[in-house]
Amino acid sequence: MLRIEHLSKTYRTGDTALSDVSLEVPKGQILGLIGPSGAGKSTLIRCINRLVEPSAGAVWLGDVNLVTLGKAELRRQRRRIGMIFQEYALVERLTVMENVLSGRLGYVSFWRSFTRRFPPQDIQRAFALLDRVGLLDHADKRADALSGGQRQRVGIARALAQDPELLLVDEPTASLDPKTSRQIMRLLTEICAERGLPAIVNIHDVPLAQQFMQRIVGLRAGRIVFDGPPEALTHEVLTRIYGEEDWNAMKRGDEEQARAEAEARERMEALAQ
Ligand SMILES: Nc1ncnc2c1ncn2[C@@H]1O[C@H](COP(=O)(O)OP(=O)(O)OP(=O)(O)O)[C@@H](O)[C@H]1O
Repeated sequence: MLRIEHLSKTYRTGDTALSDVSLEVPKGQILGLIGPSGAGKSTLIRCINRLVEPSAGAVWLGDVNLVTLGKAELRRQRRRIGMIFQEYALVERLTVMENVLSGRLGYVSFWRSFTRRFPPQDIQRAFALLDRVGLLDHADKRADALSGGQRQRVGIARALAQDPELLLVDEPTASLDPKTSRQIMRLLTEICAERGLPAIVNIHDVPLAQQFMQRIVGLRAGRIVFDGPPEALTHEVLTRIYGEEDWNAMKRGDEEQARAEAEARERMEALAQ
């Protein structure tokens, strides 16, 4: 489905963000990208749909090499790739429905998109998607009236409105609390399973990746240093990906977070009695 071959990226500043990355993602697989800050996770995701131009290598989506396409053909092929962002990238003053329909903009004529007159079947599908992400009752609300978790649900529905063959997901839960993060990851993984949709998810949170991803790829300094199932993420592997110091610091952070959550739960239970 997606095949990345020998992908490299060196920015104009001279920073090499990716070195010879090769990766295949079959239909229906949800893959988590982990690695320390600056490892190249965002660059990899953005090179796939050429928001960042790769310096070398190929990105095959089916039998199309996205790297060699001219502008017009790239625009057409990008419809096949849905993107979900950390900060949702919604148009705040538009309604939830309008934001979801904006996922169809690549398909409708300029005039229709200018007047925002979408075909009835697009509107019907948008309602169905809002229902799927649990926001049917919020269709007419402005995006800026929603919570973070609800905004991300709109982001998911908008990406699906595109009818994509691949999802690229860049830190979808980084702005959300732990419980909402789990709900969003569960929704994403369920939707991918239902549709046989492959996804690459850039994810900071290792426990969350372990809980929800089928496959984990660890990047370090622009290279793949691990590729395997979540169960294989041992202390030794995580140290290889993050380095001793960073991994121990992250572990301490997670333990503190878990303790704080448990304490908050106990306090709530005590209040309820
Ligand atoms: N626009 C840019 N211009 C120059 N260098 C860049 C640019 N974007 C990223 N880099 C560099 O490329 C490397 C990889 O960055 P990237 O953002 O892809 O890493 P990341 O793993 O996503 O990090 P984080 O988890 O902190 O978001 C870093 O050294 C970074 O400084």
